[in-house]
Amino acid sequence: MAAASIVASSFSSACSSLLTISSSSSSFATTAQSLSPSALKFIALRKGVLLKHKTLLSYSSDSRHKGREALKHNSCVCQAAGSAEIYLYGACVTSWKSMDGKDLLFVRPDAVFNGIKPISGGIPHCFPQFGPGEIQQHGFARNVTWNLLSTENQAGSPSVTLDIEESEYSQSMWGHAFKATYKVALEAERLRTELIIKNTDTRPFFFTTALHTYFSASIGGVSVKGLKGCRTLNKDPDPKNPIPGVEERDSVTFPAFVDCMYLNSPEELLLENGLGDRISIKNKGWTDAVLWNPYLTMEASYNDFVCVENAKLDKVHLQPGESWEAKQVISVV
Ligand SMILES: O=P(O)(O)OC[C@H]1O[C@@H](O)[C@H](O)[C@@H](O)[C@@H]1O
Repeated sequence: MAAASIVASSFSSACSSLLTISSSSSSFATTAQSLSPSALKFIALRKGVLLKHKTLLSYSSDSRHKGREALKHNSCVCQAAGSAEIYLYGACVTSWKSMDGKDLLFVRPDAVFNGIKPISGGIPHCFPQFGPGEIQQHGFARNVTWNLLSTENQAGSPSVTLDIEESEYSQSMWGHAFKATYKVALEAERLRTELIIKNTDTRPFFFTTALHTYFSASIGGVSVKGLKGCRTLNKDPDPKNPIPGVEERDSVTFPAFVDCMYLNSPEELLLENGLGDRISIKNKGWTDAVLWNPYLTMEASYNDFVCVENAKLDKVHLQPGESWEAKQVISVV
């Protein structure tokens, strides 16, 4: 789409860019904003038409989330029926608000939005490696800038599609040619994501991956249902040597530190976030799950979030030209 390519080229050199998608019964808007130390560029699309493109000459960097508030302050998006924010940096969805304006995702207070480290919150990617291993913890996809490929408005559901390919940086730690394509769609009370990994190399490769979703929560009231009977690998106390087990509880709660992988988890988990919301987390292709709450190791924020992560913990092997694909739909039920 023409407008999307204008967005992409306008922001290719930016250090941190934000897309906001929102839907309402009568209108649709996608905005892309970009922050650099001296200029904030801003584009708004409504029903696919380019509305605004302007450069503001200053921004305030003294907010807690360094740059995030300044970006939001300059967006003009209808939030009547939910909204979502996606940063090109890490293709990280940092906010998903339901109809009543409540943010169901959580960004940690120590998160920074300056491209120096992954955004700690929302839905960061772990690719091409989940957790510790041969390359950096959780891989590199969460700390590279993705390209904006296209925007759409199908039946009132705004969406953006981002992609990354190998780069000098990625090949310095993982020597493979690949393409990752990530679509984020906002529907009424639902956020849908689709991730496709394609082997564009001449040799096979393998990877592990996850969507490391941070949900807003009041941890004392949190429970996750659907995991009973799953084989577990408990990363507590040593993430490099997880202890095997089986989940016996109908409902997993978080009275202390939790860092546990669940193998062959079901296609739907139910999260009660302790704030009065019941959230369904459905997936296709994400065969595993991870629960994480750092408890007192993150004293300032552990009470306010829980990570319920759809993951692919068994190595996915792809021959040249082959693709792997997985979907996640989170909704308030
Ligand atoms: O601090 P990071 O790299 O974002 O990782 C946070 C946590 O992510 C979870 O997915 C892992 O299971 C934990 O072991 C890890 O501590």
